[in-house]
Amino acid sequence: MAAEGLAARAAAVGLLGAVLGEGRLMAQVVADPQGPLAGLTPADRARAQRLTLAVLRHVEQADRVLNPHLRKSPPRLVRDALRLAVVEIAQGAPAHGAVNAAVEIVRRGKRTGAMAGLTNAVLRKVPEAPFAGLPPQRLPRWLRQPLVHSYGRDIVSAIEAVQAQTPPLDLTTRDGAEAPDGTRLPTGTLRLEEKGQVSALAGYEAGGWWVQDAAAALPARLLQPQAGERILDLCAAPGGKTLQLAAAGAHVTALDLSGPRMERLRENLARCGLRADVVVADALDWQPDAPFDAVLLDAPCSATGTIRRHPDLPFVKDGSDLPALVALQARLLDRALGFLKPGGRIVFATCSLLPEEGDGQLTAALARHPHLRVERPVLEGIDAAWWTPQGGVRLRPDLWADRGGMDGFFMARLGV
Ligand SMILES: C[S@@+](CC[C@H](N)C(=O)[O-])C[C@H]1O[C@@H](n2cnc3c(N)ncnc32)[C@H](O)[C@@H]1O
Repeated sequence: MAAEGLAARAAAVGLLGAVLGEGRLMAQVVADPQGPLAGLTPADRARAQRLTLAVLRHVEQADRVLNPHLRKSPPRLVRDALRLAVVEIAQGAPAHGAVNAAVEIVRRGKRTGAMAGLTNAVLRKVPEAPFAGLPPQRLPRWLRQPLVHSYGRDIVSAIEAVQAQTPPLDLTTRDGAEAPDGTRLPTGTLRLEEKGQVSALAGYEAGGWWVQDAAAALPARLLQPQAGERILDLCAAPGGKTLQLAAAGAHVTALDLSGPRMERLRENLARCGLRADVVVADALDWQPDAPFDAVLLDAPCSATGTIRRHPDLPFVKDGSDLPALVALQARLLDRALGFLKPGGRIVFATCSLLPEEGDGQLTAALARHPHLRVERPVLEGIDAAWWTPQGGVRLRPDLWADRGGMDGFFMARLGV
């Protein structure tokens, strides 16, 4: 077996240990200079991450295949090496390569060397299509229950089915920009099935497009930014929505609490040849010099709408931070209203599937501020069924499932 393949697979097992064993978010582990990806080539880093994401989308099925062949639960590294091999086999990889790699990883592991034989024996029993007939991986209980309550069992199952798939790559493009070949979705997003390295795609250097999920592109469209308007992007980093507002010709102030994430926003602006006033500050303390025509508040949230891109989340989060997030969202919204000119507008958005971070926030805001009007502009490509009775837009991963789905999002536009 090629040493390269082994390095990426061993790193994937390391990433799985950090996420599933230590409860760390994958983005943190990937960025850790001492982490499992240290010293790998860029290609191996990418491969290790792809493999890890694939396993995280199928942990439940892999365990259902493996458990009948295990008399007692093996050490974590052995379990994760077995899971990786099963998922690779399910995805059509040659079984001998996947099995040999798992055996080698276990042989080299601290205190697991003696289990190499067991690893080989178990994996030899795995059928060619190991997941045939198994349902998609379920969301954890703390999340599944409220979603079933909000959307019903069938929709939650459909969400889980989309989350089991590798999502497509979505790009927001500027008019007339050089861009790779893809399918144009009704909302304007360019969708690519074959990805490869983003920086190698046509037009990357020219900066006429940026990576942004189809759903994530809609809050800025709902705001309908106009050239010359003063617009505040209140939780801006890493800047996908700032780029949209700036590309529309608005004078954008992009604010975020996180210095490192704002560095990425600056890099994104530079690559795309766009500009914005960049402010690193806490929105709850900051005071602008003058009011704005419009505010985009893409608030910090549970991110439960992004599980198809971040399948580590259900293994790391338990919903305990939800009350604090809901309270912060309301405080940010109230603060943002005070930054608007009379007659101004705000879009409140969260990449969450949970009602308390969506329609619930809208209901509460309307109760706190009876003068607010919910605005419902006509937007091309937005399905009438996506509007909630209150006038928000509810997006779920199972929408456009036959085209690869979309992230879950809630957004509402309010006028003062
Ligand atoms: C959902 S993300 C924003 C994504 C961004 N709008 C985009 O499209 O790329 C939420 C952001 O809120 C920021 N944030 C959290 N609390 C904040 C606060 N009190 N003031 C300012 N920004 C805050 C986080 O640093 C994070 O970058």
